[in-house]
Amino acid sequence: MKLVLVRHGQSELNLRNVFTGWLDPELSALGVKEAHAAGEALKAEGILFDTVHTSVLTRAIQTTYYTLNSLEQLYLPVHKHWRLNERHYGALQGLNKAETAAIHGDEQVHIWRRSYDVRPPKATGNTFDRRYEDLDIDHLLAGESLKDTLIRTMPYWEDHIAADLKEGKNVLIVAHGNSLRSLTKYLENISDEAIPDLEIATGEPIVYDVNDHLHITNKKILVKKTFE
Ligand SMILES: O=C(O)[C@@H](CO)OP(=O)(O)O
Repeated sequence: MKLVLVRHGQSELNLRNVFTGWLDPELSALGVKEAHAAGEALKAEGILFDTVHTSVLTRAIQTTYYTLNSLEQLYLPVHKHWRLNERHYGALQGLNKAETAAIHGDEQVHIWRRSYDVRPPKATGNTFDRRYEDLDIDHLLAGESLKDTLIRTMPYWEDHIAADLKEGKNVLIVAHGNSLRSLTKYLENISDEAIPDLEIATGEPIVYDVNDHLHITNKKILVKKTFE
């Protein structure tokens, strides 16, 4: 089976270098191009998907449909779930990354962005909407480490994505930098020490071949062309 991970195209907040997390920007003009290009690259690979999973955030949903459009598989079922959302960035959400580094230092910002189990500072105020009304908001307001993100992503992996693969389906997942870093940590058995070095580019499909035991037998990154 094929398992493909795509990080959404550049968002308006990526463009402005802002901590995003569960904030809900749209794709930038470049992000739209990246999403279409991801679909074209997957089409060139000749992959026929059976099902698609994405988050409930606009940038991932827009990427899903632009990618499927260029892939000419817009007819596929698309399943959306908050468990595939970006890592919740707590009080950092909405802050500019460079300005935050100027205040707290590059090292602290790197720890917040890339460490495995350090949480961002706790957010105050409730910015959640009806998408999240069944969730434990107090927990989420604290903000998530990558480890927290992995823990909340895993039930969706087990119940839906792994279940699809076990049925022999080819699966496309369109999600976010850190929700995909957490999933990749699990899939590739990356250590806590090595995970800070893993970066996932926007709009660049990662194509895995997966066997019946759900072990990865091959990995190929469809390197994106430059638009700017
Ligand atoms: O802002 C965010 O939510 C993420 C992804 O864009 O950023 P970072 O690379 O800092 O984890």
